[in-house]
Amino acid sequence: MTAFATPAGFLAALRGLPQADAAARSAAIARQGELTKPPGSLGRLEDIAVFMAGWQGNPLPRLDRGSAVVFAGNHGIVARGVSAFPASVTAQMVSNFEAGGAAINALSRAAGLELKIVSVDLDRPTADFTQAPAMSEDECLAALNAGAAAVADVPDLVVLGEMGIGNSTTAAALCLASFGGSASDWVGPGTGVDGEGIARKIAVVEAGVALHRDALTTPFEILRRLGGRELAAIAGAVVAARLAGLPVMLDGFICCAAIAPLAAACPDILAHCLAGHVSAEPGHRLLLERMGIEPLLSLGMRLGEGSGAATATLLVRAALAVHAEMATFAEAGVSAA
Ligand SMILES: Cc1cc2ncn([C@H]3O[C@H](COP(=O)(O)O)[C@@H](O)[C@H]3O)c2cc1C
Ligand SMILES: O=C(O)c1cccnc1
Repeated sequence: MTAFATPAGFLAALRGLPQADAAARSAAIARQGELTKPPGSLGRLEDIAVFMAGWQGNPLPRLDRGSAVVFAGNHGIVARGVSAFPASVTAQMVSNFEAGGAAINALSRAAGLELKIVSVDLDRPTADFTQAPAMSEDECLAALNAGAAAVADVPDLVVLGEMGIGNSTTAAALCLASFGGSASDWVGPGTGVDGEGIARKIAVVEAGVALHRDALTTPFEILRRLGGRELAAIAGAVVAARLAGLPVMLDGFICCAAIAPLAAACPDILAHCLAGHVSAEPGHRLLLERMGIEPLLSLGMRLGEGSGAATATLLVRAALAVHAEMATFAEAGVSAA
């Protein structure tokens, strides 16, 4: 499937985003008001049920088939010593995902999600963005379309994750290019680099953004020049999910950074997205603030893979359970206020 044939086609999709079903939302809000509880007493669980109703176009939304989709890609900047782990770990972790042994395997089982792993040209790392654009136009389009294809047959909810050694540096570059500030606002330990590693990461992010500065004029160019294949795939998945009216659960710093270029240019792209958690990677809280979205969980997680998003899916199950299963005041013969 080719959802996005050209960079202009991808950008045009951002200008014609569909909205949630207003009637289904209103019906869900009305039902929440009739359930046997003080109005608003289930807090954000109520909001999640209404959100799901709007995007599913169903006043009684379901989570029968949701998928966690983990995109993997490799990064040229790893040669600059920006990660505590070697690039070979990306492919090794993909094997671990396929064998069922990673955190995301256990968490997607626990959350009742199917798990899809999508390797995006793992054997072709992106170019070092301090020297050249990370991807050509065709490579970036191919990654966007790999993301779109991966969510094409997901019916109820898509949970996004990533695996790519070095991508916390890539993510920081995307954030700096999208929301400004200084590189040190967005760089953190990732897999656990020390102070010298942090300094190297800051230098790489600054050099990349400086090299491409004059060309970072559209979300496509930011993703292409500074991004990674798995991160462009996440961006493509988020836009394709929106065009299909499919709600999305975002993961940590890196997953959110993948859509920072889109969100900076078009904040409405976040309307069908929930932020599963705020990660311990320091840039994530700032990024969520800049994107104007409130995380569901704050558990000190800093793994990636979609692990925080899968964990937060358990809250969606809780929200949909009370929404569907509670009695109304009339049904239970309880006096309303
Ligand atoms: C064994 C292992 C499993 C992981 N699962 C996710 N990540 C996370 O760490 C990487 C980002 O950190 P950095 O930029 O420091 O390389 C990404 O692959 C991310 O998903 C992992 C990292 C490792 C080592
Ligand atoms: O928040 C994240 O996405 C994250 C943080 C550290 C390492 N990997 C992922």
